[in-house]
Amino acid sequence: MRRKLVVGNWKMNGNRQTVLELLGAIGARTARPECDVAICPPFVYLDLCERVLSATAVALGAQDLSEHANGARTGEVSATMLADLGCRYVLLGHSERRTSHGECDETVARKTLRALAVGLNPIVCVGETWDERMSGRTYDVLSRQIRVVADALTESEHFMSFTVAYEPVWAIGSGVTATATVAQQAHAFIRQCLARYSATASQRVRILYGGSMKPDNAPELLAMPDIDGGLIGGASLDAQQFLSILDAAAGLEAVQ
Ligand SMILES: O=C[C@H](O)COP(=O)(O)O
Repeated sequence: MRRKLVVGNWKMNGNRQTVLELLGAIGARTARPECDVAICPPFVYLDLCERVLSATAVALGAQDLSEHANGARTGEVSATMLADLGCRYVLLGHSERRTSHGECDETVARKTLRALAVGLNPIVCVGETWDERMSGRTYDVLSRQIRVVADALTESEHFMSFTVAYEPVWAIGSGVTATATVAQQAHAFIRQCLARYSATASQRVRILYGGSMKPDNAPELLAMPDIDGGLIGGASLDAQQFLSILDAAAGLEAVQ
């Protein structure tokens, strides 16, 4: 049985005041043994978040890391620095980085190895664009994105030690969510791809859904057998919405 994981990706939003307000609301409700929770604030607020969250069950994650270990890389943040700050998770290969920063599958694979080397849990984001879906290439894209990362780990001591987030690009921030059936099909396919490496390990890997997950669609999505949690963007900036999604993941009634 895989434990559900709900991750809030704050993207490039917030300021010190809103960060503290959100943390206060989320951190106050953390006795949730039924599901794992993490938030990924902008880099500059990681330390502030760590100070507040260290006394709670909410884990800290970053939104990216450098593929390099250290050195003359102006503006970059290393895996070691994130671990030093108390991060447990890191998002890698988010479609916004693939699109706006030209990150390819090989870059994502190198970053995944960097994360694992310092004990971070990488959340590798995959997903097809609308054009790719419409031209029948969804499974080709997912299979390639998974294969490049999984291949890189084959010889590693960290074989299959990652989390996957399936985020159809057309559903991100659009208000259009994949139906639970469409999402489940993609998740089951991703698990099949992982099973080519190890059937046993593929059953352990958590696969999160991301893309306009909200309190009203979360229960149906999270009830699907291969959907092991959510990667939440917009709704994670609203404490009530985020907590309602946590309640859905924990199988509880939403608390208003
Ligand atoms: O990382 C989160 C995803 O990009 C989903 O964002 P969204 O919930 O705003 O659609």
